[in-house]
Amino acid sequence: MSDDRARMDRAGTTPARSRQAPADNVQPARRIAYEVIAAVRESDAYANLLLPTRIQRAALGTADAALATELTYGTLRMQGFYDRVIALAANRPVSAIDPAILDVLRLGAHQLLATRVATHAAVNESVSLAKQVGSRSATGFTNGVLRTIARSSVEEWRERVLEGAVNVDDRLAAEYSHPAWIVRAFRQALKAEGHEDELADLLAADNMAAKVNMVALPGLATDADRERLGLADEFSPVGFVLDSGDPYHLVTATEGRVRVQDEGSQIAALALSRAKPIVAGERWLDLCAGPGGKAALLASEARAGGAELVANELVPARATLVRTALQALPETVPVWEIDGTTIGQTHADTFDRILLDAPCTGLGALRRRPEARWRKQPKDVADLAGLQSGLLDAALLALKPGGILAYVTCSPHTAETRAIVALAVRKAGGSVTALDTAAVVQSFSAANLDLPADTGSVQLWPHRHGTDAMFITLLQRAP
Ligand SMILES: C[S@@+](CC[C@H](N)C(=O)[O-])C[C@H]1O[C@@H](n2cnc3c(N)ncnc32)[C@H](O)[C@@H]1O
Repeated sequence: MSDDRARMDRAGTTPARSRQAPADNVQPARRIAYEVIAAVRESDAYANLLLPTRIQRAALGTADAALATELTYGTLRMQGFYDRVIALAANRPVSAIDPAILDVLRLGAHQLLATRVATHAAVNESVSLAKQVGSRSATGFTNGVLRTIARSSVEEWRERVLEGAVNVDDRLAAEYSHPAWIVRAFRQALKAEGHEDELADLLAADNMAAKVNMVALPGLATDADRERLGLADEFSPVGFVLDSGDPYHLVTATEGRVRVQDEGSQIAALALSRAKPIVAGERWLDLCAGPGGKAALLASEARAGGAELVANELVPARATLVRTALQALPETVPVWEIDGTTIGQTHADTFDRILLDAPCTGLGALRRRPEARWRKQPKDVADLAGLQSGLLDAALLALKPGGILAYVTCSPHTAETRAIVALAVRKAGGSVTALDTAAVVQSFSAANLDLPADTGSVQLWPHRHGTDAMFITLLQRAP
């Protein structure tokens, strides 16, 4: 038995006696990455919200900030794969390892298997972290496990991990570090449009950093604003890809006329605003508007065409975010705070266009929310279905005869997309029809989206379009 293995066998399972702050001799980028990863596990923190504040508080320079981001996002995304590696290297299930030490090992495994960080730096700093957050015996255990991992290449570990896979989806789940239920859901969604063979590409795309997309609000952004942005987006006629620089600095400098927004979200909002020419005086509603990204784009489109938008958001704190997002508009856009499922009773036959960007699992935005894949559960899909149906039924009642509704989710799960729409159309009994959403979206897209015809809906994909996996269906109430 090697010394490493002997130390590992003696240690690693004892829970930490105290949880002190990690050692000061750990490089700040690694320390911050560890703290965020631990906060995600311990207190359900959101890495995309917590990390920027930690980076700012520590006043990290650009290079260290980029390293902290890569370490945090990379470790959280690949956690499923690393856990399988750690279990093999430690010769025990990860459930038998002290959770704080497991986080140290995940971060160490990421450095060893996916970055150019030198082995001695990855191991030594991980051991320093372990000394701070674990029991006394944890340092030897951490050292042993990481040295075992470092002895093989990532390809060798992948082979060993995949040997243990029990079926095709489990193999994909292991290799691309997704829960198996999400792999199955993605397979089903791709199959619905004849692209099941793209599953591995989709899973791989989820593990890549998303580009920074910006929208220049039509009718409000100036030529000077646009010149500050990078290249035009491939599909959205109002979108740009930011090559470098701080996007939030640009948002402030342009007083919100330029905003950070995924290209898929831009396409979803434009599908509604550009479904047919705007008639002055039209009334539009964004039923679930928080935090307000699509509301800002819709409001500027409405304004340009002489229509009026009302935004609605149930959660007061998110309604405040909607008001902030709408500050770029010269006129005040009303923001209501009502339960959207009641809109059919309170405002029947009222709106010419409604955006229902429904609360959903967000499985289409896994690139941006690194820990979300581990936090979401199959039960969340079932829990949300009732709300999604209730909101859609109510919104259809709030449409004027002839009015158009866009049902949108940032999830491709068919139980949140096609199934919800099909049920609502069936219940509406001929008074609601699906429009050719693909034709509408293609009509304003700057490039060919290569969408399957005749499905009545549009599913965008990270691996095909470089967008979040947004689902969009346009429905029209009979005149
Ligand atoms: C997917 S998000 C909308 C994103 C938004 N359209 C944007 O682009 O920024 C769904 C929103 O619906 C809100 N919501 C949930 N239940 C609701 C309800 N019953 N009525 C109105 N809004 C609701 C959530 O608080 C959440 O802010």
